[in-house]
Amino acid sequence: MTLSPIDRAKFAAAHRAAAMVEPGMKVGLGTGSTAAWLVQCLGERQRDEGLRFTAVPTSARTADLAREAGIEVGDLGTARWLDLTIDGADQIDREMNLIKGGGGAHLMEKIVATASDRMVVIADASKEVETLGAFPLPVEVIPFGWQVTRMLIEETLVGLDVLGRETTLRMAGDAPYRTDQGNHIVDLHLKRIGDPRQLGLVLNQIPGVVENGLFTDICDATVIGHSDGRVRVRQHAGGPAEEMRYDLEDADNIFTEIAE
Ligand SMILES: O=C(CO)[C@H](O)[C@H](O)COP(=O)(O)O
Repeated sequence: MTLSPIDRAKFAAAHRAAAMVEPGMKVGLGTGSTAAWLVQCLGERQRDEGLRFTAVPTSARTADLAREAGIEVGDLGTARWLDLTIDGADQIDREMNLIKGGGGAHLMEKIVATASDRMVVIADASKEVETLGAFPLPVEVIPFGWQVTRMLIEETLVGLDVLGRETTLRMAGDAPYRTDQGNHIVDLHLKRIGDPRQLGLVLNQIPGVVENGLFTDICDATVIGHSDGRVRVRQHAGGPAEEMRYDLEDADNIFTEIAE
């Protein structure tokens, strides 16, 4: 069985980041297709090397995947503080500001990442952008009066340095999408986000808004995978970037083992 090019890139990033987990660590597990690879790679390390760590998932989906991979699932309330969180992202700018929440889990993801010594983002190279904005920015809102909250969001955008004000309520079939916390998501279709820090703060002041998908000053390192097996690790603090290359035959073999 061979991986699609995009899955090769995601796999390579996830595999490199899984190697950052050390025995005894408390680790936040992100949500999404790249994070799903991470869970598989950690399950494999647990089976092959007997790696033991405390896993704190950022969604019910990731908790289910972790259990399926044989990883015991803990919770943040008990763990209190984590050594490391590894998660995907929808967009990453040069300063490692992120848009997250394409999978609707950004509230739990932000809580878990903020409660960690380090957040490492894993992604394929298409997620790296000059400036954030082309990807719809998710804003989690409580269901009560969500129409009013959405109106307030749109009015707030008028006074800000952003381009575009269209918003949509995220749907799951015919019904509004529900997050793990039972909330809805309003996606903001902004072509340009001026100052992500300012926008994030302002959005969270609006009554009814629970959390937005802008992650500023949270990500400490990125692990970017390419479909030819190349992986680049960059630290927010600077210093030389680490480059490596996966043998794609190896990646296919590991994938086949995981898939079986
Ligand atoms: O923020 C997220 C979920 O809320 C995901 O990390 C983000 O959507 C990236 O997902 P994928 O790895 O599937 O591209």
